[in-house]
Amino acid sequence: MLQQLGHVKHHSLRGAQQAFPSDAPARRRAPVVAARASVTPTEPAPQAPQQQPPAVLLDDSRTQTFMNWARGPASIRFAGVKPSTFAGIRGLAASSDIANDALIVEVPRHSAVVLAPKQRNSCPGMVNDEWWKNAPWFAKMGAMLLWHKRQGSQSPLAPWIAQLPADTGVPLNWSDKQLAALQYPYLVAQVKEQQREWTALYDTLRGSGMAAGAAPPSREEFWWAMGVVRSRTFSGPYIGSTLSDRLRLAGLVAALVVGNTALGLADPQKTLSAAIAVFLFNVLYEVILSRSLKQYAICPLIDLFNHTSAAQSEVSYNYFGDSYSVVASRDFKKGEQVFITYGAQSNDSLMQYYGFAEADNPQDTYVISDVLRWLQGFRPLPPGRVQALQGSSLGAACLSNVAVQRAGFPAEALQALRFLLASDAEAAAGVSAFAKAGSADAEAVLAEALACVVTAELAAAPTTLQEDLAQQAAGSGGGGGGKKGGAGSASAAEAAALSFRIEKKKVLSAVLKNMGG
Ligand SMILES: C[S@@+](CC[C@H](N)C(=O)[O-])C[C@H]1O[C@@H](n2cnc3c(N)ncnc32)[C@H](O)[C@@H]1O
Repeated sequence: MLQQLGHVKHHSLRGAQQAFPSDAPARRRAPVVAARASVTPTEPAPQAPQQQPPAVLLDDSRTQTFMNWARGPASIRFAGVKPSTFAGIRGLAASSDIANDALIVEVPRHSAVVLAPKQRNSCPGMVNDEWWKNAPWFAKMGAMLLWHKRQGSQSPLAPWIAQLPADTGVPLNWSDKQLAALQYPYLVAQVKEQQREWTALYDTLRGSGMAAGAAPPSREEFWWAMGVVRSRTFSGPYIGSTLSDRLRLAGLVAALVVGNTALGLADPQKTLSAAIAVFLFNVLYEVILSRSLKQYAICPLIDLFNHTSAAQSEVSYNYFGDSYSVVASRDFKKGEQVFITYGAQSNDSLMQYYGFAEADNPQDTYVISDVLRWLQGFRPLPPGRVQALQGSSLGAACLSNVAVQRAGFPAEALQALRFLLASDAEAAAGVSAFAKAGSADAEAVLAEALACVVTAELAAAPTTLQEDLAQQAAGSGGGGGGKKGGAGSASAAEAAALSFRIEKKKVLSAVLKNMGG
């Protein structure tokens, strides 16, 4: 068993989706449940631990070559885990009992694909500097992956590249029919936007981004590389220099002090003070810088850990070792799957960027695209009221793309709805008067309206939760997010869409239940 790293400087890295607020434009505010008469949040019922499928050890030649590379040239330290499949999904199984706090995997930075701020063109001869300067982080890392792929067996990462999934199974590559099976307009719109963005990224690369004489990749190759990047990258604060860089700087400063003093060129006391000041400034500057700058890393072997919200283990950067590591956050029994967390993510981002939905994900939300549409079905709104909301500080946009959690609706949406449902006399006080719960009667009307909105959203789906569960139990479309037919196959997409829409409907059903419905 490897030693725990002890008191090293750890910087947690998160699944890279989290780093980009633009990936989560839905309105997410502290949720408030409107119950029938009172407005009391209800805790979701605790979930029973899920039965895990048994581990099937992977010992094909590609995996063996990869593991030999990992423990040999890549200098990856690992103990107690082996690549395995669980109901067809590859992950890491405990190959012996693992104790809480044990270091499980440690990947030196030189064996990872890393993107640091202002990193210079890392695909020489493949893309030009202008493209590199302007491309987003995931396109740069995708290009780095393709660059390594083009080196073939010459790439130091070849055995890792060879065992990457051929298809990430994300909805980006699905047909319109497969997307429709998500039964969720919000994610379909996000995926369509992503398709437009990635098409434009490809066109730019092909049109003006390649280095002179380099052949462009196909669109499929480029999308594959960016898909791999988005489903395997962790991001975290960037520390400008490694410990060895810092020691080199200290050595240089010390040599200058000693040299200047020995040659009688400067007053020793003043030179020493200046040297200390320079050194401290450098350290402080980097500490401050590290708070605002991000690094991105894909770490071979660490990228085989699957995600669960229940896990505590994260990927950390260890400054002293200049490495990335994962430490066990609980005891594991031999044969158990070892999960980590990719950070707090809803099923929307898990599905869009990783191609799966987590059952009973506590971070899950349901984004109702158009609350106003359903509210009109509850009762006609007083004339001019929507316009009044539009002209208010809240605006009517707070009722578009409303992210509802199991615990209820966001406070802003509740405020807008109270205003819309109020009598003319009450509404004359303006929107700001509706931030807090009103009378018991007014809150009861609000709860009824919310139930109507949620029920209408559920009814708009082509199938009910019960029908979906029955379909899943019958095995058509697979079960529990499993990937029958391999990631990327039509049946895998169908199974993923089915498990996703089940989870979405579970969120809305929980909202209704928490409201006493
Ligand atoms: C970082 S990789 C993990 C290793 C991956 N399973 C593999 O075979 O290479 C992330 C991908 O693993 C899969 N994955 C991770 N956690 C999962 C989970 N809880 N359920 C199903 N698939 C999961 C998804 O396909 C995701 O895109």
